[in-house]
Order: sequence, then structure tokens, then C-alpha cells
Amino acid sequence: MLPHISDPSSPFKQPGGILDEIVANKLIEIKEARLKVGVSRLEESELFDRKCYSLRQSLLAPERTGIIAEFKRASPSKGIINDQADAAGVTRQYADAGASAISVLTDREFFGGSIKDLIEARSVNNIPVLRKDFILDEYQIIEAKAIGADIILLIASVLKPHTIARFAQLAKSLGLNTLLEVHKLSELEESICADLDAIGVNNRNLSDFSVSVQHSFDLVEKIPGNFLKISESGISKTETILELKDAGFNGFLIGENFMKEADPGAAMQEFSSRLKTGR
Ligand SMILES: O=P(O)(O)OC[C@@H](O)[C@@H](O)c1c[nH]c2ccccc12
Repeated sequence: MLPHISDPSSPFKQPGGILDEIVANKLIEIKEARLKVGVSRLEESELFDRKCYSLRQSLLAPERTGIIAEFKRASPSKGIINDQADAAGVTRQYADAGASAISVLTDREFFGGSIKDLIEARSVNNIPVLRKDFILDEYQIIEAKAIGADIILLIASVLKPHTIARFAQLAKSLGLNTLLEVHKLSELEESICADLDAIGVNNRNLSDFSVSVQHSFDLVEKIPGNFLKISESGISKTETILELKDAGFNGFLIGENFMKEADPGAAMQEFSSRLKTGR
């Protein structure tokens, strides 16, 4: 093993653990995609010039739930969750059940996702779609637009602040919405920049997978008022959503709680009606 020396000129942090593995693998994938497809082919995609749906509008629409429902086949912490699910069918049911947005994992190696899943979800939905992946390169942002995503995720435990600012600016210039994911106060303070639309507090620590919704309650008041506030991960009860809403959150990212069921769309439907009736 090489010693753990961080390169000051690197655009990335070195968070350690599984994240370092994910980053190393992703950098290889990006290199391959650049060679195989390339930016100019992406820009020729039919979807590239479409106007994105606004995350703000959809999250704040009173007839919607604020839930960002995630299509996730597997994860490093849980292994396989639901590898046979149909992306179009499930995400359509999510939307019909009042989801404000759809999140689709596009990482294959660690989450069993694909670009195909996102394209399918896009083709049957008219609410915002989040490309859930580890964005490390401008190429992936252009790709996100080309496959029909409306929102990209930038992860503060992986990207240095100057990289986040650069990526957020590019995303904005393409009309994409940007969600910055933070796990702790220092990440929020150092990474926040004007071109972001939303701040997500990830209740899961991506280095050791421990989950606590308390992270959201601890950070909510530190998020400036002009950003949408989203609580991510480990949410399985409607009561938690009501508490998070009271604390000031506009959005709630839920994956496993739905995907672990044989019929994730029906699970979201049931959750959503419980939320409405306050049970
Ligand atoms: O399945 P959960 O616990 O409801 O979590 C969903 C989502 O927040 C989680 O998948 C996630 C949050 N940040 C990420 C970054 C990359 C991949 C996945 C994620």
C-alpha cells in the first residue's frame, strides 16, 4: 500500500474507506466514457436541450409530499435491496403517489444502477429527476443533462470547495438544479456557494454507514434561508417527516424504505396516504 498522502492540487478530498474505492473506480469509468462516447455526442442528444423542471417549484407545490423517492437496487451498506425492479414502473408509481421528485442511482458498481434506469424514469415522468451518482468530472454533468436529469448531486465529503463551486456553475449554465450534500457543519460552512439550489443533510455517514436523523435537526438552522433544505437517508416513518418539516425541511429523500418492499411504488403510495391523514 502507498502511504496516504493527499495531493493539494487534487480536486477531491480523500475521505477514506469505501468512498476512496468508489472515487477510484468512478475515475476509470469516466475516462472510458469520454473515449467511448465523448462530450460532442452527449451534446447532440435529443434531451440535451430540454428545459429542466424546477426542484423548487416541485418541492414547494402544496399538492405534493416533498418526498424525493429514490430508485436504488443495491448499496454498499445493504447489498442487494431490489435488483429486479422496473425503473419506469416504480418511478411512475412514486410520482402518482405524490413524490415531488425522483432520484435514480446511476452508479453500477456499488449501487447496481445505470444510465438506462434514469432514461427510463425520465421517459415516463414529468417531475424533476435527480441523477444520484458520485460526480467527479464536468463530463458527468453534461452527461446528466444529456440523459434527461434535472438535478445533480455534489457531495461535500468527496469534493473540495473550489470544485463544488466550479461544478455548480457549470450545472447552472446548463439549466440543471444542484443539490449539495453535507454530513457535518464544517462541510456546510466551507462548501456553500451561490450557484446551489438545495442543501441536503445526509443522515448517513458515508465512511462508516452509521445513520442518525439527528444530523438533520442539528444542521437545519445553519443552512441559509435562500436554499431548499432536504433531509436524506434513514427515513422510514411519517412522523419523522412531520418533525423534519416542523424543523424547516422542504424535502425528504427516501430510498431503502420503499425499495426493500416487493412493490416499492405501492409502499410509497401507502406511506403517502398515511402522511396525508397524519397517521
Ligand atoms: O435508502 P435511504 O436510507 O432512504 O437513503 C436514500 C439516499 O439518501 C441515499 O441513497 C444516499 C444519500 N447520499 C448518497 C450519495 C450516493 C449514493 C446514495 C446516497
